[in-house]
Amino acid sequence: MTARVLDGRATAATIKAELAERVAALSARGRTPGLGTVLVGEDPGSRAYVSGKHRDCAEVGIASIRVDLPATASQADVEAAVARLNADPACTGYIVQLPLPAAVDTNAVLELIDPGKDADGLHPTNLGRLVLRVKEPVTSPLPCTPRAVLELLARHGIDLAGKDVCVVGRGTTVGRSIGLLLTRKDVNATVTLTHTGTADLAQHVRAADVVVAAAGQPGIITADMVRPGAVVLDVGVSRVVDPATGKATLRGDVDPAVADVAAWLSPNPGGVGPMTRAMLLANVVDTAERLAG
Ligand SMILES: Nc1nc(=O)c2c([nH]1)NC[C@@H]1CN(c3ccc(C(=O)N[C@@H](CCC(=O)O)C(=O)O)cc3)C=[N+]21
Repeated sequence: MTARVLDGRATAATIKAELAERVAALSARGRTPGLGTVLVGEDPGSRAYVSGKHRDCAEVGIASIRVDLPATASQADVEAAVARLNADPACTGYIVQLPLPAAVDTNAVLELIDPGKDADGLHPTNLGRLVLRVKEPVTSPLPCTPRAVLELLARHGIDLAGKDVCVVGRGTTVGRSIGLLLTRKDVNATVTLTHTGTADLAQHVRAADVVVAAAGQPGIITADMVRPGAVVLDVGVSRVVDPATGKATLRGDVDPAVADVAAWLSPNPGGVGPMTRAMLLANVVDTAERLAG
């Protein structure tokens, strides 16, 4: 068997075209959305992601505001950047690129983001509303990568109702929150959350109809662990530097041989990554529309 491709690039392009129309309508009313980014330090992966987000904005007509701080930035410097974006009327939503340098208290920074401008859906208020299933008076932005996974499956006609989903990894941006989305009544999946303390990872993965690999461990999901016909989403991404050439390549959590076993596989790159960026734009446009009334 060779798995069908969950094509994140093509799907993200479709979504961006839809968003461009909504942005044009907002701009015609003088309400152009603006996405801000705060990037601290020189990590090449983070720089590449942030640059990609600004390219996406230009493509769909969203204004963008880029704040780059040196790796030596203090807690106060990062907090000041957040305060400026909170106060800037041109910025309707923004993100603080993670991870922050170890010297910066990440949770303290996330708490200071105006929950109404939290394009990542990572503010405690918004994560709390996700737990509480608050829909009124505001629907909180959903975390981008979990939303990306659901949207990628939905747009390929894959229904999750009654399915067993194994999530691998308990990180902030994916593993910890995706189960809240997957177990909503309108999705109705059953979720197992596995992590580095799981006794027998292979056993849980093998039992799953759908595997969401978000561990950040290159190749951790191998073909022998996957049930034939399963749907596999390769979410984790690592930069692996070849010691011989010094060249960096992106490696996903899923071993390429899984394509011989799975029914559907999201490639990495080209799968959930571009969808995450599209969902960030969607969060910004949703918020701008709500503000515009
Ligand atoms: N506050 C915050 N929000 C995030 O959403 C966030 C974050 N911090 N920190 C890091 C992770 C990682 N992440 C990716 C986004 C897009 C691609 C992406 O578009 N990747 C392309 C390849 C890009 C390339 O070639 O460099 C692809 O998969 O095809 C990947 C990874 C968002 N994250």
